[in-house]
Amino acid sequence: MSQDSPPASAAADTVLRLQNVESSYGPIKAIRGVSLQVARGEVATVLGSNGAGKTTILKTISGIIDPRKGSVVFQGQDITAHDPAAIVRRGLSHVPEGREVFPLLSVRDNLLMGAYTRTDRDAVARDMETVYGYFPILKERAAQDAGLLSGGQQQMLAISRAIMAAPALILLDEPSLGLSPRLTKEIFEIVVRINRERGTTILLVEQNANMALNASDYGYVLENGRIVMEGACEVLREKDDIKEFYLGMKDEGVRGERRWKKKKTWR
Ligand SMILES: Nc1ncnc2c1ncn2[C@@H]1O[C@H](COP(=O)(O)OP(=O)(O)OP(=O)(O)O)[C@@H](O)[C@H]1O
Repeated sequence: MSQDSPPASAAADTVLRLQNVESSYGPIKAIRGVSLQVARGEVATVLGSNGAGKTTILKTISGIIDPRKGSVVFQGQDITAHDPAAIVRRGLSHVPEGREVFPLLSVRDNLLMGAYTRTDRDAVARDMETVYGYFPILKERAAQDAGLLSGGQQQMLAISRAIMAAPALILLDEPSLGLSPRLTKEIFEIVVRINRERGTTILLVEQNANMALNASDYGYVLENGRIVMEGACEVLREKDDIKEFYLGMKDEGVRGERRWKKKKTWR
């Protein structure tokens, strides 16, 4: 390789790149100049409180919302404002907030719906067994209507349906929403297994910073529609502002004196 050759293509290892993306609901700017990237094979997370713009980022990536500015590049192709169905066919699965399953279809048929773009029937059957391995309760209840599942089981089904598409990237919107701490832990453990065992790249957005930072490799902090901090999750976990404002850890000092800064500085 000559001195002038590009580095072993950084672009080839980037599954998703958002550049300066701005999306609005009428006059309300929900995200403002968001730039982020997700490397192939990693779990990345966007942390942020209620209304920070996390869901809007995912909807903009999957084509549900057209951005006012900026670009979304997936596997080297510009998919900005493309049709959501076309984006799914390119290999991107979105598990929306609120675990939307088809309530009147059986659990098994919900899973098959996830695989509707695939023609490799043997691999689909193998993936079905794999998701039943991750979530045995779905196998037990395979013939039942999905609407009869509990909230946690519907979340399992929504994630499993995404896996059935054999995507290059899964977008996960607040998998912990409305779930008990035990179920949240179980679901995050499976998310990590899916990433490690299948090599699936995952971008998850979460208010539960503790779970998200433990499950992810790289994180972004979103406030009022802007990225205010980013870094490897092991580094973010040690930042004072993250500890205080997202992990709920306050160092009270020996005489109850607060040592953490009261104002967020994002350094
Ligand atoms: N359909 C909509 N119409 C108008 N404003 C909206 C709409 N959806 C979201 N917003 C606003 O856009 C901003 C970002 O919302 P978004 O749902 O992306 O945040 P979030 O970080 O995902 O929050 P949450 O954790 O509550 O889901 C908020 O101010 C919200 O009120």
